[in-house]
Amino acid sequence: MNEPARILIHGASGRMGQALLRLAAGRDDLRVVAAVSRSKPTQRVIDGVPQFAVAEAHGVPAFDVAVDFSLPDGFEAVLAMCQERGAGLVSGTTGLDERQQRAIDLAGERVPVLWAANFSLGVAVLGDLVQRAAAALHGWDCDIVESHHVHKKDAPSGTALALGSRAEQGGLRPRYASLRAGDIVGEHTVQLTGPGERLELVHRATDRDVFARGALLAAKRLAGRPPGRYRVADLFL
Ligand SMILES: NC(=O)C1=CN([C@@H]2O[C@H](COP(=O)(O)OP(=O)(O)OC[C@H]3O[C@@H](n4cnc5c(N)ncnc54)[C@H](OP(=O)(O)O)[C@@H]3O)[C@@H](O)[C@H]2O)C=CC1
Ligand SMILES: O=C(O)C1=N[C@H](C(=O)O)C[C@H](O)C1
Repeated sequence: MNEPARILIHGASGRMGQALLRLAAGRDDLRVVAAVSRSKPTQRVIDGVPQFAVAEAHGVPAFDVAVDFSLPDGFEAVLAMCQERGAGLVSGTTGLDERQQRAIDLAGERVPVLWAANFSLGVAVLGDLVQRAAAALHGWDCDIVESHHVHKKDAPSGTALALGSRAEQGGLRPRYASLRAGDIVGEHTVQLTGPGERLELVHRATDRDVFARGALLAAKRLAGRPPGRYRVADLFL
């Protein structure tokens, strides 16, 4: 697609939403046409971007891809809107339940959808390393420790669960521990413990822009694709 992809940001007033709006403003290949939050906006237009409350979202202009970083109770509405509008969805909202994950599978029959628990390149690579290590370390203990800022609502984090699923694919059963402290952006340690030795695989995000940049790149690459449920690896690696 040579024209800038038209983007809707869902969860625009949040930590991730604000990072997405700031970074999208610096890109020529994307144009943010709407910013949607749960609460009624105090200003109708900010930096040229029209603002909407969820209740007013039927009035948003045409868009190619919605980028959603909100909360699970807002997820179904944005998924439905994308299907009604024939638009794609990039979502990083964590804490979704199995029914919501199945809804993503169904939506993928109609529109292009990418949901990922983590949009950093390092975590995409870490997933492969965890699966490989788990497959080689038969019978070892596998513990996943994640640390995040005090405002985070879900635990274990989506990334911890995704890394755990990779460990299970490698043959180990993971246990989880969660810490909430200060303003930690996001840290994940996969600890593999055997008799007399221990292997630790660690990822630390120090700036949430890394997630926002990944999600915007995914939105650009998803725009104009055929329906389907895409993974980060399909678009990044
Ligand atoms: N996949 C990844 O790489 C990453 C995922 N995340 C995930 O992204 C999500 C957002 O994180 P963060 O920005 O820190 O959270 P915030 O709490 O800062 O922001 C949440 C945003 O969602 C909006 N919102 C809340 N409920 C609803 C609803 N029912 N309908 C529509 N909008 C709603 C809020 O609007 P209002 O302010 O009006 O309430 C706000 O704009 C979380 O699930 C987090 O785990 C975070 C970082 C990276
Ligand atoms: O809420 C966050 O902040 C983050 N959430 C994601 C998760 O649940 O894994 C990704 C990242 O760690 C930051």
